[in-house]
Amino acid sequence: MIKFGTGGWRAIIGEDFTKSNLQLLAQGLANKMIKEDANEFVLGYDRRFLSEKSAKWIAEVMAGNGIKVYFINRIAPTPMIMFSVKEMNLLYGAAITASHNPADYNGVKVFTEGGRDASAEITDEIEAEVNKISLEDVKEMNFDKAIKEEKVVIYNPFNDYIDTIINLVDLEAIKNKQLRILLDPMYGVSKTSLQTILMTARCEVELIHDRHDTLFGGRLPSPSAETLGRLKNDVVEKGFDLGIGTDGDADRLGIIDETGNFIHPNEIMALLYYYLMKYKGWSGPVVRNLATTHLLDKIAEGFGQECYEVPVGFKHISSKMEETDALIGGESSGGLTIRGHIKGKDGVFAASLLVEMISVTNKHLSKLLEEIHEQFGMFEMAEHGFGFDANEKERLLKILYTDKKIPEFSFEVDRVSYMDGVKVFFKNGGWIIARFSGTEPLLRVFAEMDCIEKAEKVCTEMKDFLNI
Ligand SMILES: O=P(O)(O)OC[C@H]1O[C@H](O)[C@H](O)[C@@H](O)[C@@H]1O
Repeated sequence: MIKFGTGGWRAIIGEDFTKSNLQLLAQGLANKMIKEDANEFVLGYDRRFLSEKSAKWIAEVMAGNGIKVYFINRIAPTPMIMFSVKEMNLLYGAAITASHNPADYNGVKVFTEGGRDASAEITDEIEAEVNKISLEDVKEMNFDKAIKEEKVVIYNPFNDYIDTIINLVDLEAIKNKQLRILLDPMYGVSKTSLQTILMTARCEVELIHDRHDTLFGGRLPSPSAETLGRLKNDVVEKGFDLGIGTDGDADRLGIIDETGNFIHPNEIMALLYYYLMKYKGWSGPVVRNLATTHLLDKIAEGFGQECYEVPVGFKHISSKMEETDALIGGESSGGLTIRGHIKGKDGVFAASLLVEMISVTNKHLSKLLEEIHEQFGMFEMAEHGFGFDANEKERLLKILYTDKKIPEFSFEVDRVSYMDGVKVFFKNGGWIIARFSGTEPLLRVFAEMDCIEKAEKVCTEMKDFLNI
């Protein structure tokens, strides 16, 4: 059974992530592409267990269907693959990755025109094509034969991708600062790109967690205050100016400032939006998902701009950015992009822009954040994830969506939205959301208030009410 979630199709290796399912997915996608006269495809893979082999299995099916595959035959950041779709003017591309999921997962992210995440309509159509076929319908051509017949062409977008980012950031400003940066690719794929960009900008770069470990050192390859503990320690102990962590496929990032503080993706978004408008003189709206800080709304308002709210999933961010010509779009989970770059999230680019920001403003992140909070107020977010089994999910679905019940909160409720999960807006400007993750078997409960105690309080009220 192939079911796409918030960011691609992800499944446990050996359970649903199997050669047969990959072949079915590829054949379903090929059938859709053939109907649309799309006969070229770019394909890359991350560092997970079975990723390279899976990419070859998919390439074999595409080639068997007469679709020419540009095959990136080295580990690649997801944004680099999205960039290739855009640069080559292709209609489709894919990455073999399960992004930030645990090590026993792998998956496929499908990209469409302009290098963006496939929309829900497109992934629904792929699922529908897959449902019509069985393994007997799969056409394949052996990988080596496909290479000989030039149905599979080895492709290396590395230089173009790096050069594009280098041209987008103010390299000269960074060169003057000679920053010392510690990189934590979390055993994933950002090392070569980020290291090359930062070293071209004359930064001194050191690395941790860069060897190939398909178990990700026993941790989730998702940058957070908990998972970036070593980065935090080393930045302080060895006196780095900045620590940069990226997730398994390098589309998301987490930052440690010079004092060892974890800079939440919410703050990264706020910092960059503020920087681009105040220091670079750019202008435009901002797009965030509904579980991302409302500080962005305040900053937008302060600059006479709009902030748009969309459901979780970068595909929604990209569409809204396009529709509103937004300057920046992003999510509290750590992904963002800006106008003019690819339409998907890019941790490599976001990190480079952040380094530019520190260099141009000549201010440390903590100082810039202070500036923002003084002007726009305090926003603090509490984040929790709760596991459940199938029965438990039914029970929670009934309370939240069928009976539409919410707890008796300590703060007065303004309104409730069901755009994605259940989001309660409080009269004091705070909010809480409870939604089922589309990438992991978790109920995510996030709340934002003007202080963390209040945010935690409403999360506890939701937790107690749901009995989780
Ligand atoms: O909360 P979830 O549904 O698990 O999604 C969390 C994140 O997962 C992936 O990385 C998606 O690409 C993001 O768009 C999303 O924000």
